[in-house]
Amino acid sequence: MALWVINGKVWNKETGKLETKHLRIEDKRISELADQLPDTAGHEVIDVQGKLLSAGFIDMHVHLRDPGFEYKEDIVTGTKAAAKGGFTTIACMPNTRPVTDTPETIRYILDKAASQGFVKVLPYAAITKNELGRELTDFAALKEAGAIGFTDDGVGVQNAQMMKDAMTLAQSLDMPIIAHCEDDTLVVGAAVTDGKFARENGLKGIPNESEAIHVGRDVLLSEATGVHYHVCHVSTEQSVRLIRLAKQVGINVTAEVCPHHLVLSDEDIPGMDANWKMNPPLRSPRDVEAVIEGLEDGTLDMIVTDHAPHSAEEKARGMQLAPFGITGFETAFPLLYSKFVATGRWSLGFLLQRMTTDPARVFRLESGRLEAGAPADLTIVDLESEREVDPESFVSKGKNTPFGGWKLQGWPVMTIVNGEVAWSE
Ligand SMILES: NC(=O)N[C@@H](CC(=O)O)C(=O)O
Ligand SMILES: [Zn+2]
Ligand SMILES: [Zn+2]
Repeated sequence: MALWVINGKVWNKETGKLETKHLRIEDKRISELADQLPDTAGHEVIDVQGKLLSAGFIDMHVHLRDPGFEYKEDIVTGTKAAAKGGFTTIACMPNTRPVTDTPETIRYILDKAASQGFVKVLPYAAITKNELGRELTDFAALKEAGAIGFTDDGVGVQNAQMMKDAMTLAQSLDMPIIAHCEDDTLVVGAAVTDGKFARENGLKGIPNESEAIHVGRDVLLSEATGVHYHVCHVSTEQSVRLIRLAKQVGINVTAEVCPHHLVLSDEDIPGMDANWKMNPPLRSPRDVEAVIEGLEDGTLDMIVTDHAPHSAEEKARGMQLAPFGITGFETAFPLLYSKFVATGRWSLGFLLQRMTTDPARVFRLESGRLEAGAPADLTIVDLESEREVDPESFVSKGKNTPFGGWKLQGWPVMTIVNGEVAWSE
């Protein structure tokens, strides 16, 4: 028996229009995309009634907090929140407890995700043991266990020789290095960007260079080693400029940007509220325009949420003391659809591409496309639906978002992973 998903509106790249398609799924894969309503007798049918039908969204930067910080999130709640946000594949960061720096922890994540998770989970492993920047992890063993790349996300790798050694080793294993770019000597004790909000509130600020200095260093190291180097959560004009230049001269660099850095600047921060605290911090309006343009011209390859849940108690410690990070899964698509597509700046196809085909291309994933033969990972979105963001309704344990109360349009209503409904409204 096959499953037919009928009456979906699918974006056609060539015509730039939505077209009605009917999709046949067999053995976890798409086996046919039909223009005419087929005879579905004897098959299971899901009628999506003219809603948007997209390849499942891919999020290459998320924090599931499992093992060790299950009070913030765990693999079950995190993957369910991802499914609710329309994501079918997510890549999780290693700043867990213990840090994901051994094959055992990689296997723990993969096993739990496979048995209890709602979406596909791809784990990253740490570059250095315990993310302390002192000693490289066992890259070969971690790759063997299923790690898809190496990163010390949460902190920057401070030592250039350590980063170069990591790149050389990763390159020899055909694995990417994913970098949280932050020079610690430039950010001591600051919670927000060095800008208007910091000045007005008498706070220390995190300068743009703290990020861009690492980007500049690392594209040179990538050129020297040939490794695929991927820049995390780009937030500054200077980083965009350096990545653009590096791509122009053929350096093997790719990059990502988060919804909040595309939509918010430090001038939007309403007060000393830690729901507006994340790393990198919200930058100036000029930086916001630069990352939007970087995404538009392909300097930045993809959108990721950097879903970073924390407990209400932790976030209540205030702007200076609360941990960095905001939840992202359950607002990402409607936020970007409302701010960029409904306003006419982007085509729907462009947004979908940066959330599906582009991450799949960069990380060589099988999914991310609606074609016969591709995995049956699908997202269905009601582009007309409009509602207010209610953090209390989040499936994620993390309710920490600056978007509470925002009226957004374009909510995912169903997510299908490997041909099975992972989440439905
Ligand atoms: N982005 C954040 O503000 N926080 C992340 C760490 C990170 O992505 O650097 C976290 O783990 O909470
Ligand atoms: Zn980071
Ligand atoms: Zn992160």
